[in-house]
Parts: sequence; C-alpha cells; structure tokens
Amino acid sequence: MERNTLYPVFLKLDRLRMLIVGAGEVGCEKLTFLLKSSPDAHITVVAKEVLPPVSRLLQEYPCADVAICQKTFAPEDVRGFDLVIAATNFRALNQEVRAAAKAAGALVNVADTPALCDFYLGSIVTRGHLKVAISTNGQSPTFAKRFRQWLEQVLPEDTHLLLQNLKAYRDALSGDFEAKVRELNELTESLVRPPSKSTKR
Ligand SMILES: C[C@@]1(CC(=O)O)c2cc3[nH]c(cc4nc(cc5[nH]c(cc(n2)[C@H]1CCC(=O)O)[C@@](C)(CC(=O)O)[C@@H]5CCC(=O)O)C(CC(=O)O)=C4CCC(=O)O)c(CCC(=O)O)c3CC(=O)O
Ligand SMILES: NC(=O)C1=CN([C@@H]2O[C@H](COP(=O)(O)OP(=O)(O)OC[C@H]3O[C@@H](n4cnc5c(N)ncnc54)[C@H](O)[C@@H]3O)[C@@H](O)[C@H]2O)C=CC1
Repeated sequence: MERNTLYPVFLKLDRLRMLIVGAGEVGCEKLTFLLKSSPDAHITVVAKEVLPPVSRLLQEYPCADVAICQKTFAPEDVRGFDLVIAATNFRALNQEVRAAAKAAGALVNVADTPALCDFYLGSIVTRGHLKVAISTNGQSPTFAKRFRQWLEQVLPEDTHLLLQNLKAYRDALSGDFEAKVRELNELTESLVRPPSKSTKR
C-alpha cells in the first residue's frame, strides 16, 4: 500500500509573507481558506484580473493584510516572499512562477500540478486553539473537504473549553516535569479509554 509521507507543520502566517499569483476561482478559494484559518496572514495577490468574489471576501475581513496588485506576473514579483501559490489558468505560467519562487528560496504550491508542489494546502477544522489539518496526499481533495465537514459536525462547539481547562490545570501544576506528565496523563486518560460495556441489555 502506498503511504502518505507528507509531514504536517502549523505555520505562523503572521510572520511569513505569502504570494498568490492568480485571483480566479482557485486563487479565490485558496485565499478564502487561508483567511478563514489565519486572518492575521500577510498576503499579496498578483493577478491580471481579480474576480468579484475576491473583493467581497476582503470586505468580510476588513482588518486582513491583503495587498492586491492587478498586473501581469513578472518573475521579480516573487522577491521577498516565503511561500508562493501559483494559481493561474496557464500551466506554463504556473511553472514560470514556480521557477522564480524556487530561485528566490521560497516554498511553492502549484495549484494545477501536485508533482511541482513543495507543500499542499489542507482542509482545516478550528475550535478555539484546537486545529485539525487534513490531507489525502492529493488523492481526493473532495474527501478532505467532506471529512472536514464531518469533523465540524461531530466536534462539540465547546471543545475549546476542554482545552482552556486543561491549560489552566497545566499552568497550576507545580511538580517536576515527570510529575506533570504523569498528572496530565492521568487526568486525560478517560478521553481515550474505550467506553465501559454496560452489563444491562
Ligand atoms: C494537491 C492539492 C494542491 C493544493 O491546492 O494545495 C490540490 C490539487 C487539486 N485540487 C483539484 C480539485 C479540487 N480541489 C478541491 C478542494 C480543495 N483542494 C484542496 C487542496 C488540494 N488540492 C491539495 C491536496 C489536498 C489533499 O492532500 O487532499 C483543499 C483541501 C484546500 C484548499 O484548497 O485550501 C480544498 C478543500 C477545502 C475544504 O473545503 O476544506 C475540490 C473540491 C471542491 O472545490 O468542492 C476540487 C474539485 C473536485 C476534485 O477534483 O476532487 C485539482 C483538479 C483541478 C482540475 O481538474 O482542473 C487539483 C490538481 C490535481 O489534482 O492535479
Ligand atoms: N488546487 C486546486 O484546488 C485546484 C486547482 N485547479 C487548477 O487551478 C488553475 C486555475 O484555475 P481557475 O482559478 O479556475 O482559473 P481562472 O481563469 O478562474 O483564474 C485565473 C487567474 O489567473 C490570472 N492570470 C492569468 N494570466 C496571468 C498573468 N500573466 N499574470 C497574472 N495573472 C494572470 C487571471 O487574471 C485570473 O485571476 C487551473 O489550471 C486548474 O486546473 C482547479 C481546481 C482546483
């Protein structure tokens, strides 16, 4: 069986610079999910044409740091960016964006060519400080989306309270490292213990 060998990390997009080239349906979808998960991200969009949904999206995030540069892409546009997403409708242009970004040392996502991506975007569920990211290794983004929607339904809205309480408990512990590990593990054991079988029928 083939394996998914991707290694997920959780980026602090408030301290990185991201460029999206292309603001059509895909550029807009990427921007939507980026802002939903990381409204504090610094994002620049370079595109010849910017679809109306992008302008509507930016109205939903009046505080977002999104710069729109309506222009034809030029290789020097990638200068200074850490992460670059190539989302134009031209495969050759996306490859040109990738080449420029790689030469500048950035990590690149090429929306129409998984083989040229350094990273994939995932489906994301957020509940307060809890964040779950899902990838199917590019096999079925639709499955990733559906699994995200399922998780959004089954994870209780107040999951963040559990985390808050655990953090308060963790902060209140005063023993050495090993004692803290033991106490926190004892406290949370019931979260993973299988439910005890009822003897009644
Ligand atoms: C490899 C990857 C690279 C990347 O984009 O990062 C990639 C690639 C491609 N996507 C394509 C199509 C679709 N993508 C979506 C949706 C999403 N795609 C996302 C990620 C990824 N898409 C990365 C892998 C993720 C993983 O590992 O699973 C999500 C999770 C995150 C996000 O976009 O932010 C977001 C769901 C967010 C959510 O709702 O939670 C839908 C569904 C829909 O829109 O309803 C469709 C149409 C149906 C279908 O094809 O499945 C095509 C074909 C294009 C064509 O045929 O022209 C390619 C190119 C190819 O596969 O060759
Ligand atoms: N990764 C993913 O989730 C998905 C990827 N795709 C792929 O993504 C690609 C983009 O598709 P769409 O967004 O639907 O296309 P689109 O036609 O809606 O948008 C293309 C965007 O690229 C811009 N553009 C084109 N030439 C440019 C240039 N020289 N300089 C600057 N900007 C330029 C356009 O102005 C527009 O903003 C397609 O190749 C498609 O196969 C499609 C669906 C999902």
